[in-house]
Amino acid sequence: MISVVEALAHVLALAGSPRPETVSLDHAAGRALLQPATARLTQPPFDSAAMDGYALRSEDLNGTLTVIGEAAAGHPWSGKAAPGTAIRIFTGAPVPAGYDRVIMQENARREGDRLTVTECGEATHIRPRGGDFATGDQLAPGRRLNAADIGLLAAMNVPEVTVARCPRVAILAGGDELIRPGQTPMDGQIISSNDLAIAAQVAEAGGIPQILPIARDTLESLREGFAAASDADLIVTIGGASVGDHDLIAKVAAELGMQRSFYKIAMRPGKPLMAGKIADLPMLGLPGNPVSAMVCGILFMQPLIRAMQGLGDGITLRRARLDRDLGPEGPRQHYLRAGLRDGDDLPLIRPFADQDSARLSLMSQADALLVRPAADPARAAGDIVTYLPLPRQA
Ligand SMILES: Nc1nc2c(c(=O)[nH]1)N[C@H]1C(S)=C(S)[C@@H](COP(=O)(O)OP(=O)(O)OC[C@H]3O[C@@H](n4cnc5c(N)ncnc54)[C@H](O)[C@@H]3O)O[C@H]1N2
Ligand code: MOO
Repeated sequence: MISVVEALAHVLALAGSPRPETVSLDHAAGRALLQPATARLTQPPFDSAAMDGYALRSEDLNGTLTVIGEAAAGHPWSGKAAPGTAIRIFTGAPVPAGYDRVIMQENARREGDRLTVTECGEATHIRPRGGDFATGDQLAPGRRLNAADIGLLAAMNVPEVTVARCPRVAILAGGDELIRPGQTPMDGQIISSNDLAIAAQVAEAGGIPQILPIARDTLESLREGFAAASDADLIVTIGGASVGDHDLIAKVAAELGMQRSFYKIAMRPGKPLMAGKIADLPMLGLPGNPVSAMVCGILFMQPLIRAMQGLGDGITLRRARLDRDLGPEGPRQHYLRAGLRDGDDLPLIRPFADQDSARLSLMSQADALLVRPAADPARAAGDIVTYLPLPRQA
């Protein structure tokens, strides 16, 4: 069995080059920027007032000044600065040439055209031209555009961007026991939850999920499932990955000419993971146990979907202190579902007592996956460990 690190390298190698597409900014949130976006102007385009008040010359601060004009956003004052004068100015207006500070109106007294400064601090209340960005500045690719990025691009006068096309991910759950949510289970049946959970992970990573009809435990049904995925960019199967008589995924994939990258990894949960390519179509075979499928989704499928968009793997390990003692670890790298709470220097992490890979309720409660290397010795409360944060809505 190969290690998690080796397996991830194999999985990422399945990603082809991201495919570009141009979208307008109002459709670009969450998309992966593929080409640098270049500012087409300088911001602010002029020295700009940061407060409502009066523009004046610092050397005139102590005298009585004459207000000789007005500047507002969109309405510059284009006269000439003269000693002893001030300009009524509003936030966002260009500061007229020759004036080097803006006094807030709360800090000045005005009577008719006469103005006296009552209080003056260090700040000039002027935003210098180009203080935010300059023509030619670039937003680098390799990131998913967030709300601030969209605002920045708009301010840069970039109306559209080149992003990666969203990978289409076909999801094939299989098992004779599975029915859809909302149906009434007969004897021995359960609801298919994995395909929906994995579809949610696909969307989270920027892909477009396509849930295929549930395959039955027959070669014919699985072949039909694979055929239905022919126009996808990635096929993810769930279940049927292990060694039981009804675990047919490897068999069908081989029959279809799968070039296997690996099958089985030294990881818990998720040992029976398989990956490879069928012709040009990358394939991931996730194990059927619901938590195993989700953990493999986080560690392998989401990084692959990100790589298909030119993004990094998105896996950021963090440090925490153990909130309880732990016995020695077994021969596989272990991802334990755990809760997090605030600690003095680092967060405190408490792995749940029950790590059954079928318990979705615990996966849903978990804040983090505590990562324990294979053969990690016993650990005591207070030891520093690493973890992978899980996405939470709250
Ligand atoms: N003799 C061995 N048995 C098992 C081994 C092993 O090494 N030797 N590995 C175990 C491990 S680890 C895992 S993980 C499971 C994975 O097996 P499969 O990928 O073949 O999964 P299935 O047998 O199809 O299903 C396992 C379990 O999950 C439920 N399931 C499957 N699909 C769904 C779905 N879409 N929604 C909800 N639940 C699903 C299924 O009913 C089973 O209960 O194998 C162990 N066995
Ligand atoms: O690895 Mo299985 O995925 O332990 O439940």
